[in-house]
Parts: sequence; C-alpha cells; structure tokens
Amino acid sequence: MVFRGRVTATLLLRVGQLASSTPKAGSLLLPTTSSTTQLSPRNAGFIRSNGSWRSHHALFFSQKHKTGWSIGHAPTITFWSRIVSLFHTTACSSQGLIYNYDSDRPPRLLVVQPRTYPQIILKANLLEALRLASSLEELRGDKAEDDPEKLPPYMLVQSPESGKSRKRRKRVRADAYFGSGTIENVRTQVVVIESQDGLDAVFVNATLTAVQQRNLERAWGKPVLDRVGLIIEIFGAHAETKEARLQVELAALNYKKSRLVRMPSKDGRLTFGMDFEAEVVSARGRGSGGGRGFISGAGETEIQLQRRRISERRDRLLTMLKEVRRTRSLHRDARRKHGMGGHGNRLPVVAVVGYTNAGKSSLVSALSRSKLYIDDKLFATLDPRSRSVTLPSGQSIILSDTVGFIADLPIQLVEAFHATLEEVVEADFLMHVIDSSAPNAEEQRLAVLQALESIGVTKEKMQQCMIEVWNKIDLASKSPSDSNGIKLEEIEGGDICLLPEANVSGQVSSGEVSSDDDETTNGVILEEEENAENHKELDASEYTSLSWCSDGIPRIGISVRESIGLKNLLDLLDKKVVAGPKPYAEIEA
Ligand SMILES: Nc1nc2c(ncn2[C@@H]2O[C@H](COP(=O)(O)OP(=O)(O)OP(=O)(O)O)[C@@H](O)[C@H]2O)c(=O)[nH]1
Ligand SMILES: [Mg+2]
Repeated sequence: MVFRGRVTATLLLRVGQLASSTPKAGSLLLPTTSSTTQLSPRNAGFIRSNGSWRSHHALFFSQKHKTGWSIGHAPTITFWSRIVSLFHTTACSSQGLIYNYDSDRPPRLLVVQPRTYPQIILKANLLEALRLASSLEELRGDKAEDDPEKLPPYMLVQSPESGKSRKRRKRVRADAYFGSGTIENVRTQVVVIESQDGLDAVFVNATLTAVQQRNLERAWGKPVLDRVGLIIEIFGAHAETKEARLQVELAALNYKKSRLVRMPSKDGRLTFGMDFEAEVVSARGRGSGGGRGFISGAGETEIQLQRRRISERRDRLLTMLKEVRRTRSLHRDARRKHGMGGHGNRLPVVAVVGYTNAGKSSLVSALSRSKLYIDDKLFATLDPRSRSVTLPSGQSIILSDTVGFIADLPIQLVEAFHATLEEVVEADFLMHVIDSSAPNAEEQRLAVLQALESIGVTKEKMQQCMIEVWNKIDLASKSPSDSNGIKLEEIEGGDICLLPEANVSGQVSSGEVSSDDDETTNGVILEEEENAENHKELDASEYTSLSWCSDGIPRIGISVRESIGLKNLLDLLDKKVVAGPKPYAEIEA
C-alpha cells in the first residue's frame, strides 16, 4: 500500500486483486481499473441495505466507470471504511460555488424562462433551461429527464429582451430585469410551489446584473440564480480533475468579483460576499474604515478587503493552474511525438468540438473503440481526453474530445478554461459535432462557431480545417422535445406557470395572473411565420451523404448510436487529413 500526498487532497492506493462478485449491502467498493487507483470522495462508497448507493458521490462514480469494480474482503472493510468516511465527511460538507447549497441536497429550483420567438426556439430554450436546472438535481441520483414528473416546475414569462415587436424589445429594467407584472406573477407562483413541494431557489434563464439579481431575490423571497451562475455551478459539480476544479473555482471567483454585495454574516454583522438578501453598496459609501471623500484612504474598506481576498485567491489559483498545465502540456507533447503510433513524428490532432450533449464523447469513443465518459446531461465532459485512431489510409491521428459549448457561454468560463480551449485553437483539424435532432440545431451550430471565433479560431481555419458532423440522425425525424412532458400550447396568454405533468392540475394559471403584455397577436403571427422559415425541422435523409454548407465546409450525417455513416466519416476525415488544410472544394477538384 502506498500513500502519497496529503490525505485530504489525493490518496493513491495500490489496490490488490479483490474478489469480484455481485455487490452486497454494506460492501465497500473500490475501483480497480488500474493497479494504482485514485481514491476520492467520488470513487469509493458503500452499498446500502436496499442496494442503492449511500451517497451521490459513489453513484457518480458508478455511472461513470461501469467496469472495474471490486468488493473488498471483510477484514479490510473497517480500515477502508475509515478512509472512505473521512472523504465522505470532507465531501458532504462541500457547498456550491456560487449559491450556497449543500451538495447532499441540491436546490429545488423554479425555472423562469423568458419567452423567445418563434415558438420552436422557445421550446428549445426551455428544454435547455430545464436540463440546466435538473443538472444539479441529478447529483441526488435522480435522472429527471427520464421521468417528466421529475422535471422542475417552470414558468414562461414575458421577455424584456425579445418582445413580440421592436417597440417592446430593449425594455430591460435596469433595477429588476422584468416588469412589475411578471415579478408579481412569479412571486405568486413561488408562494404556491413553496407551500406544496418546497422551493430553494429560482433560476432565471437570462443573464442578470448583481442589482437585478438582488432585487429579484428581495421580491421573490428566494435566492436567484442566473444562467451564468448556474452554468458555473454545474461545471463545479461535474469537475473531476484537479485542473478542472481549479478552472471552475477561478471562473466562480471572476463571477463573484463583479457581484460583491453586503450581507449578514454568521455572527449577524454585515459583510461583503455573495448571498441571498444581501445589499449592494459602493466601495466608498459604507466601508468600515477610511472615512469619506478626499480624507478616505486610511485603512481598507470592507469591499476593498473582499476584493483583495478574491485577488489573492485568484493569484494562488493561477499559480496552481500554471503548474498543472505545465505537466499536462509535457504529457501532451510526449504523446504527440512518441506516444500513439508515431516514430517521432507529430500526429495530426483533430479536435472534436460542438454544443454540449451533441455526442462528441460518443463519437470519439466509437471511432477509437475506447470508452470515454458519455452521459445524457449537459457538460458531462470538462477535461479534454485524447484517443488515437487509424484512418483507412493507415494515417494515425489523435482525436481530442473537448468541453462542450453553449449559447451565451459565460465569459468567466471562457477565461478560466483558456488552457483547455487552447487545445482546440492549436488543433490541426476540427470536427464540429451537431445534434441534428435538436429543434434549434442551426442556432446551436452558430453558437459554437461564435464561441470558436471568440477563443481565437479564425474563419479561415474553420473553412479549411473543419468538418461538420450532423449526429443523431436516427432521432432527427422525431421531436424529442415534445415527449419531455413540456407543455407549450398555452404560451399565447400572459405569464404561465407549468408544473410537471403529475402536478399540473390547478396550477396552470394563465387566466389568473396579470400580464405585462400589451401586444396584439397580429404581430406575433407575422413574426413567427417570418422566422419559422429559418427554423424548419431537419430532414434526416438530407444529410446521410456528404454535402456542403454554403461556406464550403463539408457536412456529413451520422448516428453514433446506430453506427450509421461512421465509415463515410472516416473516409472524409482521411481525405481532409491527407490533403492538409485547404477548402474541401479544392480537395475534391
Ligand atoms: N439517439 C442518439 N443518441 C446519441 C447519439 N450519439 C450520442 N447520443 C447520446 O447523446 C448523449 C450525449 O452524448 P455525449 O457523447 O456524452 O455528448 P457530448 O457532446 O460529449 O456531451 P458533453 O460532454 O456534455 O458536452 C448520450 O446520452 C448519448 O448516448 C446518436 O447518434 N443517437
Ligand atoms: Mg462529452
């Protein structure tokens, strides 16, 4: 047995060959994927008497590494259990990064979705919001999307940013984002849901300023998470490696820095931080020391102190990240030069990019015949993983699975994950995976292209080095969002609250709530028709063979799940890699 490093951080255990059998209640599980195995709160656990996992950490691991479990022999259990309980204690006390929830009891959220037009985009946005909200729920072990009844309650509300007419747009209220009618409608629903099922927080699927967030929290009497905050929180919950955890913490710090608010601390004193029912104050206005005006400056105001603390932590994180990245970069270079089938030659790297949940990891796994972590949830992959693949011509390449993008990707995450995303910028070729079954596939495609541009991938590189892979063509003709227990028929009225189907009775209250909306429906229909042209459902058969986008990027339709089109894709990739970076039309000519 070998112990290295600090006990609370990482414990490396040499796990012997343990008896392998069906897990029994009370057994301690240890992963045995290799002789040296990392034991952390997420990869060791007990089985309860009813057969379920004792904690979500263990469940997390069990989902992720379906192979390689062993059951410890009885005499070793007491020893191991002490170690494991130590980790459980550490893990169970951990909290969210942005919003202080107990990781053992992720928050129950009410999703507030501002309306977007046309309806198909609203459907897609709402589905995404629900998936984001249930990402934290999944930590409990429930898979909300498998069961519509477990979807969080949601409300469709008037959007100040995308009203039905140009006149209504840009009416975002600087102090509270929404209009007073909408705020009141949400408040009513918060009270109803709270009294029935309990409610911890409200998730607004939009980007809010600190002041807007604080005022909404006051109006609704609940903590409010905006899109950026929730995405960072989900990254935090899914981060596994040291680098990912450091990067997420950095993103959370960047987010918090711009949102320092005054709040009651545990001892009742008002202090600065990020929390519910806090008060935004200016740096000078209410500082505990330093006086006012030109005589200020003696000592440090409270907000300065908090900012300094954040900056110091940020510097520490950056130093730690630098070290972790240096090691990873050395490994990467070694792998490129010698590792996978090379004779000292650098293998071409193909970065697999795309919207989150498009099927990137599934594709890399299928092409390389290896097992990467695949899950039907947003941001399943946070660390780049590389696998080698031999193309039909005999040329070997490295496929690099990457973190997924999302529309309105928080800038804090882009900055923090800079090094991870650098792999994409440096890659020789890009394989852009698109979920062709998504109702807003085209919007997702554009969001990814925009994100790629923002991290430094030039348009020229996209045209010369990219292949578009339209995945999930087995689903493209179905409409998955319709079967998710989401009801949208009633969106023509005012703000509506919809609960998951099992609870809907008596809760659909479009007639009872007041509305900010003073529009006639004429404008809606016209605009929807105009836009609908651009958002036609995809016809799967269109893409089963190679075709070209208008900008010259080759696109091909596949289904990883049904193994359709994978051979064609390899042939296309082969052509592209052998020809080198040039527009596909030139390769064909
Ligand atoms: N129906 C269908 N499902 C697929 C296909 N390819 C992948 N999936 C499913 O899509 C879900 C997401 O797959 P992943 O490979 O984890 O997606 P990803 O793009 O790596 O997602 P992130 O890492 O979260 O960004 C999983 O449930 C897969 O089983 C396909 O061709 N057809
Ligand atoms: Mg993935």
